[in-house]
Amino acid sequence: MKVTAIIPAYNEEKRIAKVLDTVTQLNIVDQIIVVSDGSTDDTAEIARYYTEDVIELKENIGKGGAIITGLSYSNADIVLLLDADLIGLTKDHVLALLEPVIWGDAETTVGIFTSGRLFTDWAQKIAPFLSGQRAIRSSLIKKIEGLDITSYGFEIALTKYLHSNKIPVKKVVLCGITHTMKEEKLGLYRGFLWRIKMYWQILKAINVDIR
Ligand SMILES: O=c1ccn([C@@H]2O[C@H](COP(=O)(O)OP(=O)(O)O)[C@@H](O)[C@H]2O)c(=O)[nH]1
Ligand SMILES: O=C(O)[C@@H](COP(=O)(O)O)O[C@H]1O[C@H](CO)[C@@H](O)[C@H](O)[C@H]1O
Repeated sequence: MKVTAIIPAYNEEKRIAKVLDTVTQLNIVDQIIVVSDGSTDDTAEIARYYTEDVIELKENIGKGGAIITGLSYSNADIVLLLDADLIGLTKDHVLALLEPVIWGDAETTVGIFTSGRLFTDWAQKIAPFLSGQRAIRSSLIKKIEGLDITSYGFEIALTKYLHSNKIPVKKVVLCGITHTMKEEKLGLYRGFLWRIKMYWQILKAINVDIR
């Protein structure tokens, strides 16, 4: 079974290498596609040290669009979705996400942070369906229409589709992992504004007609 990892990345030059260091160590992952979503920093240059499949979007189109663009370059059976700003990602985390789908125990998995940092653990306990760490059968994600325009609403729209089609999502606990929060990346003020934008996109996705 072929596995493609898709990593959407917007200005992640300081963080993406850590994620790629781990993913490139796994033989089970056949292809790594990094989609630099209109980054204005060296995200794409750094990603190119690790993989030849780096797509550079000229403009920032949002997370959902970046993932769906990456998907169009993959002919894998299984897609692994990872954020570019993870801290503490290990090979075991990636295997835990992938194995249930590879073995046919689940069509899709979602990774839930625990014992990482209080705030991110707590956020994922309250809203596990927002997590960006996932594995999913390619045939399943490719048939869902409308995900490309969801931006940060990608996970909600995907969750909505899976729920309405009665496709169970297997939760996988990822121990000792966290991510860099927006306020840490952008500073308190800009980070907060970016967070509001994210929540707005999430809210919009709740009402989007996904089929
Ligand atoms: O317009 C955007 C916003 C985010 N991302 C990427 O999507 C992932 C999750 O975004 P972010 O880290 O901002 O979300 P958080 O994990 O803080 O909620 C990261 O790899 C981002 O670089 C993207 O490709 N385009
Ligand atoms: O957990 C959350 O509330 C958000 C925000 O994380 P931060 O507040 O920046 O740590 O993070 C998730 O939600 C986004 C929207 O669904 C996803 O795109 C991210 O992958 C996920 O980490």
